[in-house]
Amino acid sequence: MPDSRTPSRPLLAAHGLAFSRDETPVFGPLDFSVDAGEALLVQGGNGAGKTTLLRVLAGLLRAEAGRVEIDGLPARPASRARHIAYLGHLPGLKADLSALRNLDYLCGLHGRRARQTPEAAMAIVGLGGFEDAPLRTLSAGQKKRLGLARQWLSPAPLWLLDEPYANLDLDGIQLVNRMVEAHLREGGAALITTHGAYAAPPVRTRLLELKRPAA
Ligand SMILES: Nc1ncnc2c1ncn2[C@@H]1O[C@H](COP(=O)(O)OP(=O)(O)OP(=O)(O)O)[C@@H](O)[C@H]1O
Repeated sequence: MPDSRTPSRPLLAAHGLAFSRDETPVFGPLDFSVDAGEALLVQGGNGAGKTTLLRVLAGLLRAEAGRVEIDGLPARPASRARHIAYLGHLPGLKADLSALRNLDYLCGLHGRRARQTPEAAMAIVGLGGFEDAPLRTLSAGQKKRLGLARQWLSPAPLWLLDEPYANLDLDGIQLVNRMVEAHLREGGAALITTHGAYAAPPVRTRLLELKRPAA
C-alpha cells in the first residue's frame, strides 16, 4: 500500500462535524481523529446517527457544519475515492452477476490491493466454491461475506464499516476481526459502527459514543 503520509497526520479527522435533516440535528458537532493502525468504534443505539455519520465521511451526504480531513488535507472527491472503502448495508453488488464477476467488476472500477486476487479473497471469507453462484442466490450472511471480500481487495487504507457484524455467524464475526487486524497491521485504519462493544476487534481502538443531540 503506498504511504506518503507523515506519522503526525491522522488518516482521518473530523472537526466540528454536524448534520441535520429538515433542521433536526442528527449528530454533532463531533471532533475525532483516527490514525493509521487504529480503529474507531462508533457506538450508539438505533437511530443515533451512525450510518449518517459514515455517509457524511464517505461524501455521500453533505455535512451541515464542520470539516473532514483525509491525511491532513480537506476531503475532496478524489482523495475520498483513493482513501476510503465503504461497506454499507447495501453492499453495492449486482444481483445477476456471479459472486466472482461482482468482485472482478469492482476491482476493475476501484483497483485492488497488491498481491490479492478475487479468487483468493473469496477463499479468505469462506466463499470458496461459490464463485459461479449468481449473487441473488446467496444468503444475507454470504452477501455480507462477499462485501468483506470486496473490502479486503480494495487498495484504500481507510475502511468505513457499517454494522459489519450484522448477519454474520460467530465464525463471520471472528473473520471481520481478523480482517480488521490484518488491515491495521498493514497501516490501514477502520471506523466500525456497532450497537455494542461485544465484537470489537483486538486492536488499538478509540471509542466514539453517538447520542442524538437535543433539537
Ligand atoms: N433517508 C432518510 N430520510 C429521512 N430520515 C432519515 C433517513 N435516513 C436516516 N434517517 C433518520 O436519521 C436518524 C439517524 O439514522 P441512522 O441510520 O444514521 O442511524 P443509525 O445509528 O445508523 O441507526 P441503526 O442502528 O438503526 O442502523 C434516524 O432518526 C433516522 O430515522
